[in-house]
Amino acid sequence: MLTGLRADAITAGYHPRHPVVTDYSLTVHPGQTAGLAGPSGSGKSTVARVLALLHKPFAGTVHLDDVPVTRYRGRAPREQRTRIGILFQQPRLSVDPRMTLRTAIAEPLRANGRPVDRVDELADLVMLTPELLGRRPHEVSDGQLQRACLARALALRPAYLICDEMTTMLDASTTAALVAVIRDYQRRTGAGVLAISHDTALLDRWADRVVRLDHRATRPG
Ligand SMILES: Nc1ncnc2c1ncn2[C@@H]1O[C@H](COP(=O)(O)OP(=O)(O)OP(=O)(O)O)[C@@H](O)[C@H]1O
Repeated sequence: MLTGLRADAITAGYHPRHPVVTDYSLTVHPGQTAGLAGPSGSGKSTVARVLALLHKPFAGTVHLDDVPVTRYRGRAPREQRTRIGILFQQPRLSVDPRMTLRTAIAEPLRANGRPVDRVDELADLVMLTPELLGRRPHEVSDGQLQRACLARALALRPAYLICDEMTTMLDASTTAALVAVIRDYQRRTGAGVLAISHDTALLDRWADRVVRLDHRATRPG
């Protein structure tokens, strides 16, 4: 049962003596979109990476549907890792430039021993034409590549989706199209979404509630 993806009093960063976030809690509820705003450098991406099980916090616990997470990155159990999808700001950094979009979308299916015949359905969902699927990242626009990243993130039908500045590189119409795809997925599956953005107007439209990550508020003193 989906009960939420929850960071409980996490302290995290890149040096234990200078954590980026201290004692920070945030819950992504099933079926809802939590917005996370905050100035540059306040730790939004760090929180995203902790919740995506990509970065181990110094203290505090992440709970995935009430199960405490004890291992992160490649050590996290596959069953937990595959329940969370993540989209990053720069699609070009997250797709192997040698892969066609079709191969990139199929990657999580292959890696998890699932049939790859869903690629066309996934491409259709994000409005990528069959012709674009045969191209490599340098032959498509940022928006088209981000569509492929969204298809890839949804391939394993994650219960939670983390969108870290997903729309920063995109124009307004591509942003609206991708948000609509995510909303539709959420309606069909009851997934919980964490939407991180500098753009508070976008978050106000997209999210059910918006929390701010303020640098000062997360540091002692
Ligand atoms: N790999 C890293 N190693 C060391 N410090 C890092 C690393 N990644 C981020 N930081 C630092 O951690 C702090 C928080 O960064 P983070 O990317 O989480 O913030 P953010 O709110 O997402 O910022 P932005 O809105 O600019 O993306 C910053 O001071 C940043 O320089």
